[in-house]
Amino acid sequence: MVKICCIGAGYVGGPTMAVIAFKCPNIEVVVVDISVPRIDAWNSDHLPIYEPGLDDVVKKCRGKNLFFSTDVEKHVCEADIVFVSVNTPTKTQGLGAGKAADLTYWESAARMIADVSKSDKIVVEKSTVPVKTAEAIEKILMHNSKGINFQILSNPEFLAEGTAIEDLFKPDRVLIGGRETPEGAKAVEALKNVYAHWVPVEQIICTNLWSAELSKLAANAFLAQRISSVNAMSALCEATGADVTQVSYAVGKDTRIGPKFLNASVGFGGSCFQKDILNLVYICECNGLPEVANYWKQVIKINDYQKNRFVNRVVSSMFNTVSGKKIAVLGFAFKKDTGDTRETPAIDVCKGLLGDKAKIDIYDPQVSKDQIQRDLTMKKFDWDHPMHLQPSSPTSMNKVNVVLDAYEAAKDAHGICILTEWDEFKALDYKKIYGNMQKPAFLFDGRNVIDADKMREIGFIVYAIGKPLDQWLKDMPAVA
Ligand SMILES: NC(=O)C1=CN([C@@H]2O[C@H](COP(=O)(O)OP(=O)(O)OC[C@H]3O[C@@H](n4cnc5c(N)ncnc54)[C@H](O)[C@@H]3O)[C@@H](O)[C@H]2O)C=CC1
Ligand SMILES: O=C(O)[C@H]1O[C@H](OP(=O)(O)OP(=O)(O)OC[C@H]2O[C@@H](n3ccc(=O)[nH]c3=O)[C@H](O)[C@@H]2O)[C@H](O)[C@@H](O)[C@@H]1O
Repeated sequence: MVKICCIGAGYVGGPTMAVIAFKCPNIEVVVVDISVPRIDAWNSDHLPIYEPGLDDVVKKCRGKNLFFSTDVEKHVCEADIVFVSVNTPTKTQGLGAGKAADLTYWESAARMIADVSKSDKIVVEKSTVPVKTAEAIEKILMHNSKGINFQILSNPEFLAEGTAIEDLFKPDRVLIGGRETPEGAKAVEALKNVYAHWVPVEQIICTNLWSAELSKLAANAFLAQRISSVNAMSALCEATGADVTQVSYAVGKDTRIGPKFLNASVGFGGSCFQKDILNLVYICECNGLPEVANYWKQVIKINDYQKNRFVNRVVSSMFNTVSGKKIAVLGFAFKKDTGDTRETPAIDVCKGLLGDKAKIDIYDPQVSKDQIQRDLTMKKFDWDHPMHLQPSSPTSMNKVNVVLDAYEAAKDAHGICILTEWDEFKALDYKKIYGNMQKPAFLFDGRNVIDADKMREIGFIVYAIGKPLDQWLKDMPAVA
């Protein structure tokens, strides 16, 4: 029986390995992590991450050919294929701070693999890493190998949170990069055979190592660039009376452009887009390509602009101050169907509103109060000025309430900000909500989930991203 071990039981390691175990009953899969609470949760009825369909897949294989363990060394030692799916955040200190990927976790995993291995292994980069990381990993493994043969493969993951299981079951493609040597080709074939259990072989792309590593950064940069492009257009739509939904639709109908990933929003979030683009920017700078670096930097700058623009719109619409006013924040996760809040635009929007002394009541169906408090008190790293940390003042947390439903959040509020596109926000009784709010009652839709005209009929003053402005908003222009 082939044995797979995955180091890192996070958003990628957990679901990816669960699907491999589910689709390959002849393979034993062990997911290991240094975090005891995380592994305990994977072994419990309350998995550490919320992902539609995940519970089902885990329940079907856990204890059969899928295991979660903290005994990292034992399972690495026994494995034929070791996936490394540890976190690769942006460095916050030292060389490249604010841009470069922090490979500390990766390096320590590689050193541990070299230390404990007693047989040949294929080591798979699952984490998103800078191009050429495999070369560094190879050096670590080879210098400590005691005669053991390691083959490094790059097999980046393209799943999106909230649809992870769907994406893993039916990936657009699987990408495997390896050394162009007979041993490298053999390792690529071995990994290809794993995926071939359920992915059509023509969708398994095999490349050299550097192309695979760079393709992952490029894919995320292209995706984020589409969002920044449509968000940039949303500002122009508001200035001109065009409707961004109509523009996206018309543009996306061109088959060369396509309709996906053109939804204007309050800004993109998530643990990867910003980090991976910053990483790309750093790599470009290190390779003497400042023009290319600046090009990609703009994607993040527009994202920051969009979040600021939203806050400014809220404040300016409400007579240029939200001081002492209650604002209901509906949605805190970075997108629907996940409880993940990493880099969620809600953090910046809430901090912006608190900066103007608002009182905010937050409701999200999947994010806990503790998590929201951690996020809002965490110092924010300013990637553009790496020496600056922007703390949230301790007093402003007194002005934050985390509540259990949208109605409670909106009661007596002056305004509502929709920051995550949860389906339930489309189905709320807005008449009832309006009845319980201060007047004039404002509705700021950062995700374009509500029917603005219907809301106006109820009596709300409505702002929706990239939509024609009503007279009120035209009279109170926001300064971005
Ligand atoms: N979150 C996502 O949707 C996607 C993430 N990625 C990439 O996958 C990688 C992992 O991301 P996530 O799963 O979101 O991170 P995560 O933070 O959820 O999980 C990483 C796990 O690795 C563990 N870990 C760190 N060092 C370890 C070590 N030496 N030994 C054992 N365990 C160790 C941590 O305790 C943590 O549980 C990142 O490089 C990310 O860029 C790629 C595609 C999608
Ligand atoms: O490397 C990663 O981590 C992953 O990053 C993204 O996945 P994810 O961040 O989970 O979620 P997305 O669906 O891409 O959404 C990211 C952000 O963009 C926003 N978004 C997305 C699409 C859109 O049209 N408009 C928009 O504002 C979302 O609301 C969210 O805040 C990519 O979609 C995955 O392919 C990739 O594997």
